[in-house]
Amino acid sequence: MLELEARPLTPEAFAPFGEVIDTRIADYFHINAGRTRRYHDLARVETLGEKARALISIFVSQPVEVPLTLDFLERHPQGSQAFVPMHEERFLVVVAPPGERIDPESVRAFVTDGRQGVNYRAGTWHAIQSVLEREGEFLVVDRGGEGNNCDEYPIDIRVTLPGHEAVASSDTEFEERQ
Ligand SMILES: NC(=O)N[C@@H](O)C(=O)O
Ligand code: NI
Repeated sequence: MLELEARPLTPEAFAPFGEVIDTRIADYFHINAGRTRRYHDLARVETLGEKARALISIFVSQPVEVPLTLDFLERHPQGSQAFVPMHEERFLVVVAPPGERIDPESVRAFVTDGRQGVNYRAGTWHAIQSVLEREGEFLVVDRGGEGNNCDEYPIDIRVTLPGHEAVASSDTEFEERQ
């Protein structure tokens, strides 16, 4: 079992896996007569293969328990996949670099702060959507089209939060204890 403590997500640490989507670290320009700031081109949408097209979807996810135990990571070889929280939901991000095999030493776990989204570049191994604390609603941009776009890789991983062991109680509220 690979044991990981999630680290706060940063663009630098996430760079091998894709982009962090966050207006606080992005440039913008004004449009609409100055009424709107356009945070432009924050992440690279990849749609590869036959009849490929970009999809916009919304995921409504139930919260995961922490420690989070995983028995696989997945990848989308034909496209990127972005998750943007719609109500400042925090979520766990577990990733490994693209490749045919996963080196356990290369797996990284992060926790977002509610203002961050992520875009997994095509082929990046990742855990499925893992929202914390409450039901989460995410805008998702990924690839539709022909052919397989989801591979799974068996690997056992246990992820904890920094310095806390949080457990789900019966009503899915989380108590954090030292
Ligand atoms: N299967 C699906 O659409 N979602 C996963 O790819 C995920 O990363 O949550
Ligand atoms: Ni995915």
